[in-house]
Amino acid sequence: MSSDAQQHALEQLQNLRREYAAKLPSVLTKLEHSSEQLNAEQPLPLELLQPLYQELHKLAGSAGSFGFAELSVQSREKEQLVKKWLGGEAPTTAEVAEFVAAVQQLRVLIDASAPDDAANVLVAGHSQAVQLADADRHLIYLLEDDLDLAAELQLALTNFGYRVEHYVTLDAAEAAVGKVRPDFLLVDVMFSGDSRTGPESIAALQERAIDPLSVVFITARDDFDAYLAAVRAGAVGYFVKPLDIPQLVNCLESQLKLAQSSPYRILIVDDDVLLARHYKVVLEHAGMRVELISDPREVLEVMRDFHPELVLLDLHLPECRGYEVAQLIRLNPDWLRVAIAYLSSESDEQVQANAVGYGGEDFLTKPISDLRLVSAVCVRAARSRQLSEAIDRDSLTGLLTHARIKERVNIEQQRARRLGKPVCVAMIDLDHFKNVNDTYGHAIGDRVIRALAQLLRQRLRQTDSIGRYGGEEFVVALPECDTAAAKLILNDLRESFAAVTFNASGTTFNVSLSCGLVSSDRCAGGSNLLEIADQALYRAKAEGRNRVCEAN
Ligand SMILES: Nc1nc2c(ncn2[C@@H]2O[C@H](COP(=O)(O)OP(=O)(O)OP(=O)(O)O)[C@@H](O)[C@H]2O)c(=O)[nH]1
Repeated sequence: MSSDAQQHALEQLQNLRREYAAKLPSVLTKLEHSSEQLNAEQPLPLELLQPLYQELHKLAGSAGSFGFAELSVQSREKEQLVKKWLGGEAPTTAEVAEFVAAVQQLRVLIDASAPDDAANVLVAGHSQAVQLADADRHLIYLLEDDLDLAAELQLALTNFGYRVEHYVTLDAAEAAVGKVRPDFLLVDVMFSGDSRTGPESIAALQERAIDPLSVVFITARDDFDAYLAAVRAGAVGYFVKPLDIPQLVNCLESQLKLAQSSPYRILIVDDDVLLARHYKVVLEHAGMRVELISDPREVLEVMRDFHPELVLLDLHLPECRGYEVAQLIRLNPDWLRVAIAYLSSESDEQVQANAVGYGGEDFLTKPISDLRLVSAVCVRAARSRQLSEAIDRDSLTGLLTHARIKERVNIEQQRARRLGKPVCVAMIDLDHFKNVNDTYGHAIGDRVIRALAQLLRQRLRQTDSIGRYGGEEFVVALPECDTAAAKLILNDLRESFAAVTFNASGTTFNVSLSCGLVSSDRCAGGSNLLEIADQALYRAKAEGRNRVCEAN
């Protein structure tokens, strides 16, 4: 996050804290008033104790988050006392008087807190970088003094959709880094002699860089000391020659996926609006998207529109309980994968355990520090996303499963009709793939399938959908794309894939693909685009394979 954004978030938090501090005297006046009434009557009536308990409960939860730590602790103590009285334990007159006096002392604790006290510190470093939105091709600086190997690597990586700039010396590469930062620095590391491309030089380069570079080592060494040197130079990948290009691309892709993942979507349901806004600022500062609602009646609409990955639920809400909202969410099978955690001041373990039994998975107790909030939310949202991807994604390739890509094609077809812009659907199949399996084994066959998946991901747009339709069959949907453009893209893909060289059993081989293509604007409204694309694919196979055929 830039320092401007950091400053903006800090200012937002300070404003919220000031707003909260300004409200506190009236909150305490109300509390004092409620507690003074206790003197008048014995035994204590429930209608007096209940609101008093709620006010203290809320104060204990929110004060800590706004930097009034002692006020939070003291309110919690008083809350527990009132809870005992609510449970039937009768206090003596002296105890009640002591309680009333203690409540009046709470006001002193407001002034005792320094203005804008940084009890909660904004958390840096947890932000999920959302970057590269407009970069079509990721940039690699290749530092390689063997010109033949460099040319080979440059071609192979270009085929996978990367932009590769070649440098022969570290100085030249470093000068380029100073001008445009690459996504990766791929270095053929020399371990012997006083080489300028030894691991120490790379480590020194990392020291000089403002942010660590994503360095990938290429080397002939395959021993502990060499790996250790790579770790110390901050390498994110390590590849021993001869290079397995699909594996190298796999590593680059995983790194990019980490850096590019979209922000986690968090829904907060809490009627304490100021506190919820504080959480929102903190989580947004950490790179997440946050929606707030204070009225649980809005939950269904927000679930449908916002698709949260994690719901943070207060337990005590107007009209209903947090666990009822959790159960309500769980009634919809589409939301089973959404994680639900309670974020409440409730400290009674039994109440917490019961709430967790009803739909939610977890309990976070207010007050919660910003650091803990961000880490707790990150972990839970990441788990929810992982689970969701495991359900929707094919385990070998990470592409959409058969069911999901069919669904996507339908959605895109309807969208195309609505917008009046065509969607192209392509069915892609590897040629003579049985031969690959029979000759090199199933594991190598799997590697070929993964390589095609990587290439598709690299070359197609974020808005395109890609799925593994069957064993060696893939489907892609290209929205807002006409047949001519789709044909160009797919032919380019076909050529690139045919140029990828696989290593197995000491030999190298290449695999081609065939593709059937259909555009929604060439078919009647309700046509089955997948069936038509499949017929076109059949023709591509019949006409000799390694080609793209349009539907008739
Ligand atoms: N390695 C591997 N092979 C698979 C997978 N799924 C399907 N296959 C294999 O893919 C091959 C498909 O063979 P065929 O349908 O005969 O087609 P082909 O050999 O590609 O021939 P054409 O499509 O006519 O060019 C079979 O050998 C399957 O076992 C998989 O997940 N991994």
